[in-house]
Amino acid sequence: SRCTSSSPHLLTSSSKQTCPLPLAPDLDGDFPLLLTPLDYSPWTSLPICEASSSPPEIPYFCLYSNSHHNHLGYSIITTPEVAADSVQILDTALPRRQITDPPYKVVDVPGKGKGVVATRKIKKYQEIMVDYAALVVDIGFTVGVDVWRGYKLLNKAVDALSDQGKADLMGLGRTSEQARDEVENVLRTNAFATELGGRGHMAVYTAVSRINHGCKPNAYTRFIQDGLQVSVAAARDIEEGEEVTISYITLGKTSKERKERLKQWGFECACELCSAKPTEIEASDARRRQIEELREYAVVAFQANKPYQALRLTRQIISLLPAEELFPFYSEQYENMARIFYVLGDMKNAELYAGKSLDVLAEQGYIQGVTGTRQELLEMMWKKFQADGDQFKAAR
Ligand SMILES: C[S@@+](CC[C@H](N)C(=O)[O-])C[C@H]1O[C@@H](n2cnc3c(N)ncnc32)[C@H](O)[C@@H]1O
Repeated sequence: SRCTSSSPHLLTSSSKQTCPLPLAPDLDGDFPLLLTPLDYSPWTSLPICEASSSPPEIPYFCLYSNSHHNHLGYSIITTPEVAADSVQILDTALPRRQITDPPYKVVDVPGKGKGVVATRKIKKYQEIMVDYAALVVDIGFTVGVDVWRGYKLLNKAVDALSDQGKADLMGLGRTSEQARDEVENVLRTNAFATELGGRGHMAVYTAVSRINHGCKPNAYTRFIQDGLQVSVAAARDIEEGEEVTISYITLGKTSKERKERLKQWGFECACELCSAKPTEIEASDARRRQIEELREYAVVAFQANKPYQALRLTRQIISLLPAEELFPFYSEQYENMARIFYVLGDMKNAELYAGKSLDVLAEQGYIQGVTGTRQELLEMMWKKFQADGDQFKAAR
């Protein structure tokens, strides 16, 4: 278990400073032994369970709530073990991070409902927003539990938040045409997929949920603590008055693929790229197709022991990235360059590109908290290249 001793905070009552145990129901789905709030602390209401028909190893999904966490409250519908684990994850969130004087406001954006707009210039890689999941729901719950009983529990999950949390959550965009319940609509319109305790979950973050999708987004999300905390940072300089956007789907897709994928989110994309002139859309699609093809060819060339060809293709990929603003691809491609030079025995260039890859990751905030000097991180990379090479040779 990830549970270790920690200091008390809102989710850990002072009388229970040890590892939170899973509060599991009896065979009837009840909690007869939990009589007083202290018995079910750190949750602030008695857990409620609903029988589930699938998967077979999970007879019940239960609602656990704490109405104080992060002021807005936190409700999770999941298994007893995942709920207990999530308390431990939230424990490590202290001290709660907050951005004082946020550089944005929420306004109406034509064709997209509300959106987030910069109120002053935001520098590349600057953190814009930190947010916490207010409502988390196991994906299995949506298929295993009777639909109407499921809706009832979802509504109880929202009622168990703080008044502000409930107002913020139910005030979010609700644009799904498939939803038959208002909380389901909030989930369908706003939830991000995350993994908790090895199980797929949907998580709604009330502030991040106001950020619209961009096909060349100027910001990106970093999910922390198994997705219970999320931080948004600028992918490039953002000017005052500019809309802040993130990508809801994998970056680099063509207009047709974007349309398909965003259909699952239930909307027609009105981002700058999707609304551009047909000639611009076609030029962007052609570049994106070329990048995708080159990425595949480079892997094939490398695996076929043609490092010089792989090098040429990777250089071509890197030259195409700026036009499409595909910033997450840089660290990957620099690492590939390092790998190729490593295989060629050119350690000077291998070090140069491995360093570039690490620099980009560090600037983007992905290796915060990773311990080790730069030299140790480089050594780790050489070991990884060596192990990958050995594995590949063994497979051949
Ligand atoms: C997570 S919410 C974003 C905030 C939302 N606009 C609001 O008013 O709260 C997702 C919804 O916003 C709208 N949306 C987001 N990005 C969009 C885009 N690029 N084009 C059109 N609508 C968009 C869609 O209605 C989508 O279902």
